[in-house]
Amino acid sequence: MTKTCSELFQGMDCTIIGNGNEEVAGLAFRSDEVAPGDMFFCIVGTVVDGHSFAQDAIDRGATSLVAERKVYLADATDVTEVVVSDSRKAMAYASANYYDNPSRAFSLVGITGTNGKTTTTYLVEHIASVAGNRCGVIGTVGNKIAGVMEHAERTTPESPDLQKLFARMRDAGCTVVAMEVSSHALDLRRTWDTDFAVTAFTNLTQDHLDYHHTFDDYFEAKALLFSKDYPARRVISIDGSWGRELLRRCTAAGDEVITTGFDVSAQIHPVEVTYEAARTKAVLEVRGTRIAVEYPLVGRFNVENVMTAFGCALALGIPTQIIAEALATMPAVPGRLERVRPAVDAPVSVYVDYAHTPDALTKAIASIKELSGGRTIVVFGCGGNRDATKRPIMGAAALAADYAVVTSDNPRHEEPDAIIADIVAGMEDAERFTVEPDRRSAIAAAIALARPGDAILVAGKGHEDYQLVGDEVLSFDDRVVAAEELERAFGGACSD
Ligand SMILES: CC(=O)N[C@H]1[C@@H](OP(=O)(O)OP(=O)(O)OC[C@H]2O[C@@H](n3ccc(=O)[nH]c3=O)[C@H](O)[C@@H]2O)O[C@H](CO)[C@@H](O)[C@@H]1O[C@H](C)C(=O)N[C@@H](C)C(=O)N[C@H](CCC(=O)O)C(=O)O
Ligand SMILES: Nc1ncnc2c1ncn2[C@@H]1O[C@H](COP(=O)(O)OP(=O)(O)OP(=O)(O)O)[C@@H](O)[C@H]1O
Ligand SMILES: N[C@H](CCC[C@H](N)C(=O)O)C(=O)O
Ligand SMILES: [Mg+2]
Repeated sequence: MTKTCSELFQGMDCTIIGNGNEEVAGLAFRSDEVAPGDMFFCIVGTVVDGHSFAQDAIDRGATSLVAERKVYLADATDVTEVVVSDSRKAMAYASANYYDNPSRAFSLVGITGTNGKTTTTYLVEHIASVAGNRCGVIGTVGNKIAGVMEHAERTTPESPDLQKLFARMRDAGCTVVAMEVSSHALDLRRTWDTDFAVTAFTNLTQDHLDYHHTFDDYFEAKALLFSKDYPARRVISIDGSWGRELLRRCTAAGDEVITTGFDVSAQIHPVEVTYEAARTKAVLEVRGTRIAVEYPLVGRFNVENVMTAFGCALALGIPTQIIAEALATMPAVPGRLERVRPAVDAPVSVYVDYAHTPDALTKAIASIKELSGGRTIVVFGCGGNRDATKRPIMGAAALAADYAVVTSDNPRHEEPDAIIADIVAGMEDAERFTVEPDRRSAIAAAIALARPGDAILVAGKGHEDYQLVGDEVLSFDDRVVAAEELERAFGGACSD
């Protein structure tokens, strides 16, 4: 059912210039995507001012404009102008309204934090499905509607795309949706006017300081998901000081909070953990009651993710016993400590992981060390046109492995050698690393260096099946390349 321009802004403080009674055919914020009858949102960006594309949008058939200042002589034309104080909030408000507030039709779980969001959304999806729900997932690896995966451009889509996706999930009968909420999304109001049933916080460590500039700003962006703008039940990991600050704020606001963490004061905490090669066994204390769980994910950080997901599931009203049963059949999360399966018997194991922050790299290396009896070799790089200050810190972190091969991640518009130089600036022990800018050659070099029993961690790109070089999107999947290089190296050793 289409709505008129005035209907979309009902209840919002704004000035409508023009008749406002025309039906809105669609919502657009990129002028080159405007179709006849659309409403175009003029957004002041970090690169350009979207108000300068108003004429272009009208030439393409936009019949209404939403802007922070009057940009078009509406009384001389049949174009309606809506003047608002914040175009991004207005875009989210109108988008939610356009699709009849779809986030109210299901229980939405929003997960934020530097690391662990994707993994936790997958855990929540699986637990909620086992509990009988039809689920949706929105995040980095893609968007899933009732088990069917679609490509995603962003971790958290812009509000018109997000509300449209919610509407499709509602129409598909989803009862639980787990979504990643990035700090960019919170800062840019992509989730404004979305109704969350549960909001969860994993952790806060260094990333995205190119965008947020300081840790405090980065935290305040994440903290928005726990503010009065997003009333919900809260799940907070209190292992870090940022989580404890969030807990203090939510408690002061009278929110219902479930705390998680290794910290024994957390409502959900482990009493005992056994890490095995392909699974983890743990006894968790859940609000005073002990419960044994076992799941096919590895690594200490996944204990944290499992506890966060456990908290979200409890907040959704799923019984403890069903949560424990569901964990036992948890499928692997693509590109997260994923073991490469070559078509030959290889005496070295290779794991692909999406660690692209200092904390994740430290933890991924520690997890591989726990799994492997031999040495650990890490292959990694850093993305171009993203937080450059994390590069030397990741370089230093990589030396927790026995050996490192520094290579390219997604160079984007930077020189690969310059990115590598930033990384290497943090690496003091020149004996324990080498540089190979070509990622395939770097993976091959690590395999050539490995001795039987060693483990190789290829970090940074996880599920990505491409490499971004300049404006090019090259086909590149660490899992495929590592399998090919293992087969090339050990092809003669094939036993079947
Ligand atoms: C840093 C960031 O998130 N930037 C987002 C922001 O861009 P911006 O403010 O720079 O916009 P701009 O390019 O100045 O343009 C201003 C306005 O003019 C419009 N425009 C621009 C040019 C034109 O020809 N016509 C036109 O209409 C644009 O659509 C925009 O509405 O607003 C744009 C849409 O309005 C987004 O597309 C853009 O995302 C960029 C592409 C991006 O790369 N974002 C990444 C960093 C991101 O969001 N990542 C997080 C994951 C982070 C995590 O891992 O935690 C994510 O959620 O995916
Ligand atoms: N709880 C955690 N704490 C620290 N590191 C983690 C945690 N969970 C996962 N990791 C590490 O971070 C990587 C990314 O995990 P995941 O994709 O779940 O996080 P994310 O928050 O969705 O990341 P992104 O911001 O890129 O979307 C993993 O491959 C692993 O190395
Ligand atoms: N969501 C993260 C992804 C980083 C992945 C890494 N491979 C890179 O390209 O830097 C970001 O936007 O910073
Ligand atoms: Mg993610």
